Amino acid sequence: MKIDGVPHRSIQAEDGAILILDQTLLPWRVEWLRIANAGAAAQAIRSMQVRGAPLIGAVAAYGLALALRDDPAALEPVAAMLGETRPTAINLRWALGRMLTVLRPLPEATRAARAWAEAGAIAEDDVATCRAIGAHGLPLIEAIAAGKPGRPVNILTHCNTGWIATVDFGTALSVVYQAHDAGIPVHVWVDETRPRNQGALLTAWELGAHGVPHTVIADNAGGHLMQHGEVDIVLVGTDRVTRRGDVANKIGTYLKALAAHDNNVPFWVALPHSTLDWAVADGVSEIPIEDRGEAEVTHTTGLLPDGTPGSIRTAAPGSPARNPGFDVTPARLVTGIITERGRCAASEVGLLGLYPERALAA
Ligand SMILES: CSC[C@@H](O)[C@@H](O)C(=O)COP(=O)(O)O
Repeated sequence: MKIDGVPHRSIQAEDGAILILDQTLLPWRVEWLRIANAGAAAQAIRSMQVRGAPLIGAVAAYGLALALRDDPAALEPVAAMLGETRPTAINLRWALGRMLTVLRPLPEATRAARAWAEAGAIAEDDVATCRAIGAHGLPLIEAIAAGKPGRPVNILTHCNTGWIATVDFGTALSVVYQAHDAGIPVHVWVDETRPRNQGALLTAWELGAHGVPHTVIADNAGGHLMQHGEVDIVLVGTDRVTRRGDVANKIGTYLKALAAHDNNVPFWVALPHSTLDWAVADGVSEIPIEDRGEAEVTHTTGLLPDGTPGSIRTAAPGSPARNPGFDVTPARLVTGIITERGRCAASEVGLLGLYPERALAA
């Protein structure tokens, strides 16, 4: 996607390093950060300089490749270290698992070059996958648009599922971009997505840069808008989907699904194959939920009155806070799932219909 008209991907591979867009500085500053070793990759993931389930998988893969250049024997410990940086997004473990499967059988002397190539393949896979997700979601938007000629399709989204959360294009926002680029009038309600405000900061920046009409709303506004017929569809991404179709995503997604269910608003989830966790059935009891600590709740970041980015405390002094980073929306509240292979019901039967090789593997 483009920044100021110039095409970019969210990871750029150079000789001996990668460049990542530092998301903790957006939308105030566009800065590329050079990552030259596994420790820096891990820190970028932990600090959320890179974030979004598919992107952290790709960065972890490159981090492992960088480590093997320094020490080809470091495969297992570095993979374990990178795998512990964030707990909920399965894409991280998927990418590292794919790297380990390829690299373990190889002689140490050949691992670094192969690892770099495999990390590149993971990144390319993500680009093609996200483009296909957009194409498979597009008919949903076309169908809604056909029912309200001349009026925009109102899409509500949560967190950031755009090109900066993936290597390119995004997941749920890939659908939005393809609809917009196809000339369908769309308007996006952007949940601010407290506590880190990925919606207000990142999604709004992305949509604005692409010229997609949007409005930032407080997280609590969605239910009201749905009651008044102002939301045609909810489109979100996810960090892990169980084989039964339960969906882990940014905290607050579950409440949007409940409101959508109560108001007969379709609630669709867009994801790449790397977000499917076939080993897990029940999302609520089995998916680990990241706890990011109190500071993100007690404080808010933004532009200070002097125009510099900064953080202010917004909670009463001394009050404790709790900060679960994700929640799980049960499959029964999900209208359907969009992947690079098509659309399906949020169920084991639906998912196996798109990925029949998983049934054979089981
Ligand atoms: C692009 S996939 C969507 C998810 O990764 C996204 O919705 C999300 O919850 C990201 O959370 P984050 O904590 O910002 O990494």
